[in-house]
Amino acid sequence: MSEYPAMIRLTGKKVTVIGGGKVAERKIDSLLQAGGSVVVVSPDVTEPIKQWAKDMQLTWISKDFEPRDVNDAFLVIAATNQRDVNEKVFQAVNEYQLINIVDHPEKSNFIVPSTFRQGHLTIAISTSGASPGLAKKIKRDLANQYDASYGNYLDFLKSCREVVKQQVKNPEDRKRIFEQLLTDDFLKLTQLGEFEEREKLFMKLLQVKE
Ligand SMILES: C[C@@]1(CC(=O)O)c2cc3[nH]c(cc4nc(cc5[nH]c(cc(n2)[C@H]1CCC(=O)O)[C@@](C)(CC(=O)O)[C@@H]5CCC(=O)O)C(CC(=O)O)=C4CCC(=O)O)c(CCC(=O)O)c3CC(=O)O
Ligand SMILES: NC(=O)C1=CN([C@@H]2O[C@H](COP(=O)(O)OP(=O)(O)OC[C@H]3O[C@@H](n4cnc5c(N)ncnc54)[C@H](O)[C@@H]3O)[C@@H](O)[C@H]2O)C=CC1
Repeated sequence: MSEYPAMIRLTGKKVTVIGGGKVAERKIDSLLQAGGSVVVVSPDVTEPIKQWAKDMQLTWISKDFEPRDVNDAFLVIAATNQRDVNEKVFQAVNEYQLINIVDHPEKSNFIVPSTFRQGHLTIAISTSGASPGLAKKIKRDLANQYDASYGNYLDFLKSCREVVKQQVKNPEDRKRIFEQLLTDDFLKLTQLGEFEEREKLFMKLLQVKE
């Protein structure tokens, strides 16, 4: 059996992180980027977490964990260096809460992949906990391959897609245009910065009806 990959929307959702060390800091960074409403419960936290608290980007409650801390949280991360405390966090959540325990993948109902972003492109790599270090290495390799041009390319593809959805009603035509947008021509023109040429080529695609 393997995990079900999904992209979770966290905007405005309460996310509670227990512990404020290096691992917590890494998880919090990505939770904030996703717009989560982050609460950190930990007697001590790293400097970046302190700074986020000062900047009102998260709420830091400076104390030891208590079971009621996870009440109302949509997603919980147990990231202390105390196995028994992380176990207590697990005991405190209900079956409908998302829970990640950083030192106990088998009890977690989700794990965090290594993630790389380039505009609208998200590449997430998981080894199901077999080797998080390898997931990170593969991410770095892919980051070289999917450079900044892909951000621009995806913005272009997104706007083309809107136009096609509005203007092309025939499903066959739509399919053909979407396929042709993914041929190397459009990527190459993007990489060369030939945006006018790219637009012209798209206009041509729109006009040709089979
Ligand atoms: C199961 C999982 C649960 C979870 O945390 O969700 C988990 C568990 C554990 N990690 C451990 C160790 C390391 N973790 C990293 C790095 C990352 N770990 C991440 C995720 C995950 N780690 C989940 C599985 C992901 C998957 O495989 O798909 C990443 C991808 C995402 C993130 O954390 O944001 C992030 C890369 C971020 C990036 O890309 O930059 C490194 C490398 C480094 O730090 O440089 C090391 C040391 C090298 C090594 O061990 O490989 C230990 C052992 C601790 C010990 O020694 O006791 C455990 C506990 C255990 O295995 O029991
Ligand atoms: N999943 C992952 O990606 C990884 C997981 N790990 C595991 O993560 C654990 C934590 O690692 P680090 O962040 O490096 O540890 P750390 O020592 O930097 O931080 C531990 C944090 O836990 C807090 N804490 C301790 N007792 C607490 C309590 N009762 N209530 C609330 N907070 C409490 C401390 O204040 C501190 O902020 C490690 O013990 C290791 O097993 C380690 C590497 C990667």
